[in-house]
Amino acid sequence: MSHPVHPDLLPAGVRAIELAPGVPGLAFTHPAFTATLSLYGGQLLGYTPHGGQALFYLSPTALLQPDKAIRGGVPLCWPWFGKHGSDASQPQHGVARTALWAVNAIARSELGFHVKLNGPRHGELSSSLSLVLGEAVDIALTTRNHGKTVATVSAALHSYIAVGDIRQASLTGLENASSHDKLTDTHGTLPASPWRFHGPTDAVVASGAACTLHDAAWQRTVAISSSGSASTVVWTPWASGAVALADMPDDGWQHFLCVEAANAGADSRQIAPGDSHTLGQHLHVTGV
Ligand SMILES: O=P(O)(O)OC[C@H]1O[C@H](O)[C@H](O)[C@@H](O)[C@@H]1O
Repeated sequence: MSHPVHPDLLPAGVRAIELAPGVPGLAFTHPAFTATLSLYGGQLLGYTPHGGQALFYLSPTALLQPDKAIRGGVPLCWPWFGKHGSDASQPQHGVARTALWAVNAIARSELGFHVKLNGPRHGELSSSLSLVLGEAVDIALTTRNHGKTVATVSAALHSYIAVGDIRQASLTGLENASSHDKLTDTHGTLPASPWRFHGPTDAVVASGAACTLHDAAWQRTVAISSSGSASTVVWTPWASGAVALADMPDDGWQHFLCVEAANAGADSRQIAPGDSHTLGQHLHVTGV
């Protein structure tokens, strides 16, 4: 297939690439970082600060093929998060992960690269994505309601944040928040201390507070903040969950924690006719 973006339209430092047959992407090269974006899924797959470790985990056995979601980077869950509310035949996490997104604009400024993509429509809803790749990564997913009735949308920016070893990592910023444990379907309160991980975790935390992932193995921290969000999903499949995932090596769970800016559960959003809602995540890697 020919690449959907003509090379003449790309600013310096951006290349049109084919990640796999039928999976077009863009590669970014900047003095401060390199990055890769898949147009399939509108999914940022990689961002690596110069001289540092990758910000995102991408499974070495991820499937890059039509109808499969790519395991890693920042999958976009839209216009529903998790299972569809009423139709079990609909795909988990919506339709955006398996749609081909179109490039609307790409520019370069002193901040870095600015990319705008248009995603799928679902009923009367449209999706678009704005990415800023610079010293930090900014991702913003906008839903617009073109219909005549109020629409309910849930969504997540499902970031797989890479860590040297999840057993030596901790997350701060969500202390004392209310949380729904999806594994046991129970509601509770997170501890007052830094969150350390000892087993499979799948929590919808009722907080959009900024948090920090401390990674002792790689001696770095990742600062994570969100906008348009009052819920954060924290997920690790751990060893027991990873073996059940066909598109991840059995030890893949050690190398990431998903910290997802979300509109999930009670934080689903009602979007009035003609209105839009933007869900954003900002990620910044620093030393310890
Ligand atoms: O395997 P996927 O469809 O990509 O979902 C991976 C995970 O995504 C989220 O974090 C959900 O809260 C989990 O319940 C789910 O297992």
